[in-house]
Amino acid sequence: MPKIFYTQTDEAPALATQSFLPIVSVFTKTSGITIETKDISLAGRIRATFPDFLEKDQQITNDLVELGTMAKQPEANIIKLPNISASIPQLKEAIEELQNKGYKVPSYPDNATTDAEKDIKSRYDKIKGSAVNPVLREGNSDRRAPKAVKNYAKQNPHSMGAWSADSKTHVATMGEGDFQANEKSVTIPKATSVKIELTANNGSTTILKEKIDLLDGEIIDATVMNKKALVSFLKEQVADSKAKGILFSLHMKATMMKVSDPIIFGHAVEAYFENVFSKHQATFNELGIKASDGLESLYTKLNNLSADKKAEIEKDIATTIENGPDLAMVNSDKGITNLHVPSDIIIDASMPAMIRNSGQMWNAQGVAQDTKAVIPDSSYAGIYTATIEFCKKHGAFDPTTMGTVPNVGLMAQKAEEYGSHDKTFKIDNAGIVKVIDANGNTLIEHPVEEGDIWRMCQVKDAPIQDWVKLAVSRAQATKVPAIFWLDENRAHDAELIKKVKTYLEDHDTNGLNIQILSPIKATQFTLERIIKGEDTISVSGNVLRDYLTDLFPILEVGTSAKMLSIVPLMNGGGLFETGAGGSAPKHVQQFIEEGHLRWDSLGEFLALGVSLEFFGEKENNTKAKVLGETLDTATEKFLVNDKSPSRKVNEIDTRGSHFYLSLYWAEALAKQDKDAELKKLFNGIYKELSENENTIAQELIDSQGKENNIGGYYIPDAELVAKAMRPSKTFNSILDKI
Ligand SMILES: NC(=O)C1=CN([C@@H]2O[C@H](COP(=O)(O)OP(=O)(O)OC[C@H]3O[C@@H](n4cnc5c(N)ncnc54)[C@H](OP(=O)(O)O)[C@@H]3O)[C@@H](O)[C@H]2O)C=CC1
Ligand SMILES: O=C(O)CCC(=O)C(=O)O
Ligand SMILES: [Mg+2]
Repeated sequence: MPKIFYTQTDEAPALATQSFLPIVSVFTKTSGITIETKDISLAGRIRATFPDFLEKDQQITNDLVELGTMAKQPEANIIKLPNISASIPQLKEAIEELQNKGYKVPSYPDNATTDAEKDIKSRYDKIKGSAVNPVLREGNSDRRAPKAVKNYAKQNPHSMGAWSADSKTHVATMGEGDFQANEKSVTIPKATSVKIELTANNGSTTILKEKIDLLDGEIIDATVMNKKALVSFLKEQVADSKAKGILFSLHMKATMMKVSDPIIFGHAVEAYFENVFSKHQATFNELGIKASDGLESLYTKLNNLSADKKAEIEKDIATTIENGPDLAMVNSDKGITNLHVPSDIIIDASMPAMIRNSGQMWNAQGVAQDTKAVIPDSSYAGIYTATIEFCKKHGAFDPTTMGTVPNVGLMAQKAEEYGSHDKTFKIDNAGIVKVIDANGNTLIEHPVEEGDIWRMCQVKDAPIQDWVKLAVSRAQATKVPAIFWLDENRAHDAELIKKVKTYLEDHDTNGLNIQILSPIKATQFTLERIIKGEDTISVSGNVLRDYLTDLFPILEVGTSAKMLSIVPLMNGGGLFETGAGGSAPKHVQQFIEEGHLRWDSLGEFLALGVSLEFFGEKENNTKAKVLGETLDTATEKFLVNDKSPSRKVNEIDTRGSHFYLSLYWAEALAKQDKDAELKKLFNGIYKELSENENTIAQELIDSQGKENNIGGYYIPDAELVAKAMRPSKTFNSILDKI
């Protein structure tokens, strides 16, 4: 029985699903389409990983593993909502919530010493960070703003902070001693395997990684972030922010780069709070405080001290903040700084938000201020430098006239940096790290010092071929210039460029404008066009895919939630991601406090539309095709009539937006003539929905304005959520009739 798999995830998207999925199930059930939910939430993944610690009735199947296998089947049809890529503090919170609810999952062992603890830690480490997307993404990425979304933004432009030429905002990046500077890369001619070995200066040899199998034509690269260079860079930036009177703000991706970036984050915390850490190091060691977990975790652990000692350290922290540069805030009202939680400062979302806001971030007083955006590694920092310089020169972008930048991203099979976690190491002893092939040849080597971060990345040949093909097909379909964002002066990119040039020859590129430009030049080229209203396809590697598919959507249409985000799977299936953004933790807070959910499901409507069309094609199911086409019509009307959730309580929220989508979907089904059965069925439904429009809209508004108890955060109570997300009796009873 062919199915559409729908993911159950976390936070705002998971709440929204409880309102939207019942509607989808009802609309599709008469058409031979089965929708099956798969739980890939953080709490679900923890439960699935520790069956041996749970009662029988608490155990669940490992849906992520199942979906990962499914993604390799030609019939795969998966709708993927954003999920939490957990930082250690988030992981610990989820564990604690499960434990409080009677699930006896083990605590996260910070310092695993026994074999049992090591086993638990290694199981948790597989759940941590971006543990979901790389498993499902068995294809490259095609993300773009559909025409209707772009037109809507042109007619209803989002706010855009003005830029001034004398803004002090800038990007600070290393350029020396960092991953970019130390990168080496080779293409493997014939399949082999490699091991990674550290020969320490004291003569000892440690195998960091026993065996990595490599395929014909695979590109590997390896590099190292020098700790001394990093620490002195961070200290300089702290001092320079103070001297210039601007905010100190760190931007990186501790969730996705889950091994390297938490370490870098920790160094930033220690650089800013240098005095505090040197004075209280012994106490911090006793308490098990790790700078890489951030300030919030540090404050929590201080509760284990005597009142006097706690007050003394808190005072030292406060004094350091007072004497140091102002810190960019994640939430000024709640006093949450940029250094509180590593997963709060995710670069793909945080940099565009800053650029949209005149290059300013919020200080502790809640006032916007110019900012030093600290992006330690210089590999990709230049795209933000170039964008900021562009804004200083030309002013803010104008959403009513600007062009669009779709992306074709190299992502399949854990491509590049995002697949590097199991090959990233914090170096314990100075020496040399070598990558050695099966014949004993050293392919890459780096001298390293204690505390350095060394990593190796891979990208396989087949995904590269598929990516080039996808880029050409998008260029052909749109006749828009396609730019490969690759830097011939970077070791990895230089290898990739050779392949891109070779594989471009496999395609008819006649009349197409396809170029290879360094990321900085590509940014400039694209931005020069964008202000003239011209479109440019960015064809990029995996990290730039991530950055660019938040940067341009946020500038162009205000959010990456409204993106069409398709992953044509390499074995023939389809993975349809809902938008290009994350799971919006702040939205849950608002929903709990005032009963208003501002999550925008537009990306989900778009994903479902393409998923239904795909299903229709694969299964030769006309009804599915009609459902997909009419959903697209409904989505357009939804945009034109501006039925997206408002940010304010007692105005339309996620649930109201789902009602309007249903109304328009039923209308489009009633008005189409391709399928008489659907027409007849939805004629009646449309009539009832439209006759009751005001009543339903009012019932949905009336449910707002009060606190909402959903019985948990990571594992909320299913019944309470269902009740909270479907509060209109009138709407529910009409749906029940289908
Ligand atoms: N594909 C995936 O699975 C992804 C998962 N993540 C995960 O999501 C979590 C949060 O990450 P973060 O970087 O804060 O990014 P988010 O994209 O979740 O949020 C950034 C901001 O964008 C706005 N936003 C995002 N999506 C929507 C939406 N559908 N409707 C309305 N507004 C939206 C919100 O702004 P405002 O608050 O102003 O309304 C939100 O606070 C992390 O755990 C991260 O790991 C992140 C990216 C992708
Ligand atoms: O998997 C993640 O952690 C984030 C994914 C993401 O941000 C993206 O793919 O755009
Ligand atoms: Mg992203």
